[in-house]
Amino acid sequence: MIIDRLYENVIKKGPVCVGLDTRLEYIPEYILNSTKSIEDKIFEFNKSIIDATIDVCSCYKLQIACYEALGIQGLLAYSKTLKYIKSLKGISIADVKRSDISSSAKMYAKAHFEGDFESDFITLNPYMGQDSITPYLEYVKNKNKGIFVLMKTSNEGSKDFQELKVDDEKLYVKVGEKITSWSSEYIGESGFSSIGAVVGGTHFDEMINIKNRFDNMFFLIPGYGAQGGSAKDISNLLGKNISGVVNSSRGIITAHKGKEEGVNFSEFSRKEVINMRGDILKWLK
Ligand SMILES: O=c1ccn([C@@H]2O[C@H](COP(=O)(O)O)[C@@H](O)[C@H]2O)c(=O)[nH]1
Repeated sequence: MIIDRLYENVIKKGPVCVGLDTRLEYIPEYILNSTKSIEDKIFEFNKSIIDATIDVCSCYKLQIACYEALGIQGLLAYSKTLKYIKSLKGISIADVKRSDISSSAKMYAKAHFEGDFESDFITLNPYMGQDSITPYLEYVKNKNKGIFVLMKTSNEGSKDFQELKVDDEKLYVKVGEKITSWSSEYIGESGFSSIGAVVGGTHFDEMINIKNRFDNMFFLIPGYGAQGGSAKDISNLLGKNISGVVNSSRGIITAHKGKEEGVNFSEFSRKEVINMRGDILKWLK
């Protein structure tokens, strides 16, 4: 199962998930000022970061908004990057946060689990309920794919709805219970399911609460670095079983900014990943 491959990477290479939230302003001058197309500039930037980090991270998360914002060329670079990660036997998470009625969800599933935009995992918004999730489960069951469902997001406004009380429980706990019920059929040898949850690394109390309630759940944890999430706090959610991957995007892919803008720029990303991994692992001992 895909979750077993991901967990194997976590154990062998560490829990860092490199966020490829690529924007033109992050790309070094020597690439940006070349005569290449936008597609090739973005891909060259991503490829350099992937080559420099593949042996020290567990997976890559691509924020689709960054590529959509650049139009067709951005999406071509998105596709090329996903295919490149696959060619290296790396693991990709497409952060697409989809949610729709089941007939449209079926098309989203096909779009992101097959063809030009095929990825290993995608993120889903559970707000529309069970039938909006079901179409993706066929791919989890038959095509070795995985999903991360938004449970408690990293942003300040996540409290507006996710912390509302329902039957004396916060809504995100109810979502967690649903995720647990969906995930039970897809548990791999690692003991984790290919259906996991997105939990922001920015809310200390909620991370403790979630770990206490859902110890066997596997988490995609954004919020480290640029959003202020600390390794110490996040270690409570990972726990002794290291049940998750920790994403950092801007913190890793802009590590070269203000420093060396030359061909070795991605070495700064590599250093950042290694430092981040050490920072996290020291709290798990
Ligand atoms: O709760 C969430 C869910 C997703 N994200 C995404 O993760 C990255 C974070 O980027 P940084 O630069 O490390 O802040 C980005 O793609 C978000 O859309 C999140 O931050 N929080």
